[in-house]
Amino acid sequence: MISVFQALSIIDQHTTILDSVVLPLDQINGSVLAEDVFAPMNLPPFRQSAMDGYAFRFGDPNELSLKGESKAGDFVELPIQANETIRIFTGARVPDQVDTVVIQEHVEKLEGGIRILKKPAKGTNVRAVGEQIKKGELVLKKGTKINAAIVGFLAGMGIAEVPVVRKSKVALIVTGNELQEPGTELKPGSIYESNRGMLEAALENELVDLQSSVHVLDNPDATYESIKEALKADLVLISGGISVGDYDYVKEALEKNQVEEKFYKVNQKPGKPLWYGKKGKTQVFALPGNPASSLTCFLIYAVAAIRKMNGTAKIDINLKKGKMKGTYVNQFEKALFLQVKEKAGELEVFPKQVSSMLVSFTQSNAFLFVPEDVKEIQDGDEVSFIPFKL
Ligand SMILES: Nc1nc2c(c(=O)[nH]1)N[C@H]1C(S)=C(S)[C@@H](COP(=O)(O)OP(=O)(O)OC[C@H]3O[C@@H](n4cnc5c(N)ncnc54)[C@H](O)[C@@H]3O)O[C@H]1N2
Ligand code: MOO
Repeated sequence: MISVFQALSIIDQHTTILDSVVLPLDQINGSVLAEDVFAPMNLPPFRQSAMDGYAFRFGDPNELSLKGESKAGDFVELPIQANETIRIFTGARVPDQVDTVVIQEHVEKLEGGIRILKKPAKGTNVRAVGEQIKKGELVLKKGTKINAAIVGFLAGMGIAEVPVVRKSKVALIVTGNELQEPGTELKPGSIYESNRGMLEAALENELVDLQSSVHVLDNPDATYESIKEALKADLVLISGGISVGDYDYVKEALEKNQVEEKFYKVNQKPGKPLWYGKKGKTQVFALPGNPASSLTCFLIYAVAAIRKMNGTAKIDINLKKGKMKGTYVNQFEKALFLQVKEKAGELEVFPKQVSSMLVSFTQSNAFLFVPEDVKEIQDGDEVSFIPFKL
């Protein structure tokens, strides 16, 4: 059986960044720029006043007569002469003949003019053309992850759309005869389906377009058909039916669909029967059906593949160092992903670390990663953890 690190390395080898698409600003947050961005204009595009006050020539005396005004949005061309000032407001164009703005708090109003009480240095409160960004300058590099500031910055340069790495298309399939939709009356022997809503919710935290989300019964033909349809996506997530039981049809349906197995089973708990394969450019993760196994494999492996495809992160287990609170014995000779609460680097392991249960997951914000060769962890030991956000 392969290790967690081997599994990640295989996924890495088979994952490439997606192609790009030009999208409007309201659809790019979180995506990665697919090309360098050069400023199409100077910012600011004209000399602007940074304050509400009076614009004047620095060399003039302190007593000035008022010529007119310039407010934001105006383009005034007043023939301002020596010893003249104009009323000006924040963001307004500063006419060419003047060079300095005194804030109104430092001025005494006179009949038809003003007296400057505290003269600022030459050029004060005048934003120069191109002071922020010069036209033609490289302002954002290819590969930059877009955030709210970048959206605002692009908008400020008049850019309405940019090429970004496209979101990954994901198809989700959950399998199982025993599964019933929440809200229906539970039949004897059935359980409520939890993985579909859970994985859909977890996918909302990623840059994906969920193409389809279906529940199929444990039936070879239905499983085959649903996978065939799902393979149109970049990434297929299947929950359940991947173990060795007589009614686990996922593996054979994947083979029949000519999805090439890259690995099956990882020496880990939870999530040992994780299956990973590829058909063309489409990746398939068959996640073990136990809810905690499904979610763990999704967070560790599928998210890594999605983020690499989207160009937002490299495939890396991202282990952080923390301090164990309490003790833990690893009786499995497997790598463990234990659901923990991480607070200021201290990790508390929840009880009920069972793959069929989600109760501890609901309170967790990290996995304590226990390597397969670590048998025991003592209180205060340095340990590795992987934070996650759900
Ligand atoms: N003989 C062996 N049996 C099992 C092995 C093994 O190595 N040898 N591995 C066990 C491990 S570990 C896991 S994990 C599970 C994985 O099984 P499957 O992926 O085939 O999943 P299912 O059998 O379909 O379901 C397992 C479990 O989870 C419940 N389940 C499934 N889907 C959902 C869902 N959408 N919502 C809620 N609960 C779900 C299902 O009812 C089962 O209880 O196999 C072990 N067996
Ligand atoms: O690996 Mo399974 O996910 O332990 O029950």
